[in-house]
Amino acid sequence: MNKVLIPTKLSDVAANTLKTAGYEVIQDADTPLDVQAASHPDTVALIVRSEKVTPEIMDSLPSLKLVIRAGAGYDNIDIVYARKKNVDVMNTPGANSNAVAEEVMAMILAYYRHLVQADTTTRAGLWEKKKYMGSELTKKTVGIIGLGNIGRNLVKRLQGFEPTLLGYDHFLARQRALNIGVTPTSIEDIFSQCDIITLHVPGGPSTHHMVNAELISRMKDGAVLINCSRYGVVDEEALAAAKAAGKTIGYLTDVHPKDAAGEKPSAAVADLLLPHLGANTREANTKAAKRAAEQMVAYFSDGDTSCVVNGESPNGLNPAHLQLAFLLAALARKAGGNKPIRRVECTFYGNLRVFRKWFTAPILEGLLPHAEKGLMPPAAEESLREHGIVFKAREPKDDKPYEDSITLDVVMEDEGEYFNTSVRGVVTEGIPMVSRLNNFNGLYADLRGTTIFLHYKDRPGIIATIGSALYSNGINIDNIAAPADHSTQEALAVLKTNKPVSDELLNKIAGEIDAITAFSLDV
Ligand SMILES: NC(=O)c1ccc[n+]([C@@H]2O[C@H](COP(=O)([O-])OP(=O)(O)OC[C@H]3O[C@@H](n4cnc5c(N)ncnc54)[C@H](O)[C@@H]3O)[C@@H](O)[C@H]2O)c1
Ligand SMILES: O=C(O)CC[C@@H](O)C(=O)O
Repeated sequence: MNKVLIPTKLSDVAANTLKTAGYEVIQDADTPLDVQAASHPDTVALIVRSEKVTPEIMDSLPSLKLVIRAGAGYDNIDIVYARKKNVDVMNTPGANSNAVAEEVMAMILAYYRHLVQADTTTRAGLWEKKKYMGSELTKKTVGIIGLGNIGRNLVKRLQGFEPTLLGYDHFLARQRALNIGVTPTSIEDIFSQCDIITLHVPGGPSTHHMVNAELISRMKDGAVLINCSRYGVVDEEALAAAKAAGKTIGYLTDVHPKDAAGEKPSAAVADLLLPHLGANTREANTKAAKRAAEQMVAYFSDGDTSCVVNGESPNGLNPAHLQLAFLLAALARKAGGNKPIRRVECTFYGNLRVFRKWFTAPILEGLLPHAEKGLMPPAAEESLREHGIVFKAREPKDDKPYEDSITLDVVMEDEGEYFNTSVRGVVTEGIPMVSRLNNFNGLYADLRGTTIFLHYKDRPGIIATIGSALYSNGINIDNIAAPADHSTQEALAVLKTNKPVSDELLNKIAGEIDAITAFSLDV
């Protein structure tokens, strides 16, 4: 029987789920992990929160196969050493993102309205109404650094306050940020322009002192910096120096070098100091516990490695195929005019068939840019269902001699009528390529970046007209394909450009060539 240690305060839904699935579970939040490890050397898996999983802990557990961080950040686990020991490490992406987003809202409002101090002084019998003149969050400019699960959730929570939202995330495509209502902006401009700047990047060497003296010097007087990410992301000495030199900026923080009682290094510089409360809601704790247990069962029973953070990708699955699924879904959505999606049917050919459930999340993200990202397959399916979309993975037909490739059929609704958009793609030389859009075959287009699509009645001279319109607007064509469908005498021009094409220019070109449809894809 697989033995699992849960050396942390975590909803008992994790232990109960695992016990029902036949695991032996030891849950003890009071005994240090090294002591528990020494008592249970036959442990095969751990579920932790902020407890440190060091090389020594892993060495003391020779049967250890899996460590799950019930939460987002896994900088408390030595993932490089874990890989060397062939131990997989997972987190539970998105499980606590709403809790942190709500915490940020609470921190901003508490700080702007002096709630903590006002409560203390009013209880003490004082009446300091004049002193506690506040500020309003409404219509402020907010900069979000890190637009992952928390950053994107925060965007939704802030929206009612009519903000100007600026964002910086080195992995998020420009168009995807725009789609969620955030203007992609350099980190320098965010620090110069924002009233509120909030950090949602992981901790660790790549973000250590990301907020340095130079960025702090750019902050406007009266601006607020919020750190609910990790201690170390902000150079607090530089911040203290700037404040001492007379800069009036607020600093609200939830994070510390160690989660424990005792003196806090940020106490002098912080205007609001919390004991790592971000994920500390019943809802988030239960969700993270449930996810951790489900992920563990799926790992040991089905070999599901989709949430592993210290491996390359699910064993045997080329990440370019996941990107292909995302691109095909995004293309189908745009080709169908962003109409409400009612049904998606997919076929995964060749070796992709065994990985089919892993494509649900990228398909969800391509179809619905606002959906939560990085979901586990069952959660991604549930999300599609919640959005009213029927999702079906078809068995590939043996008579179709396709190699590893994906077909998506997306049914959308337009004024009570249903229509289908069908797309197909393959990975060639490591690059995801769309090979077919509806009845236009032989595209083999690399859609990463900006691509425009113009569907028209086939006749000579059209490509020249499109090329010359782009040229006169300073836009270069990086690649082009223009397959014709002789049965309908229609053609589809697919042009990859070196920069985005404005709607205005695209509509102008569409008018000039009398296009049947025209759209651009920016991913
Ligand atoms: N205070 C708390 O209780 C609490 C709770 C949950 C998470 N966190 C912290 O918040 C972090 C973010 O959580 P999440 O769930 O949003 O994670 P996530 O992985 O969904 O998002 C992180 C985002 O940061 C971006 N990013 C990474 N490095 C970057 C860099 N150098 N520059 C710009 N962008 C960068 C990534 O592209 C990603 O989009 C966690 O890693 C954790 O450290 C804190
Ligand atoms: O478990 C917690 O309470 C904190 C979790 C949080 O920092 C995370 O990274 O998920």
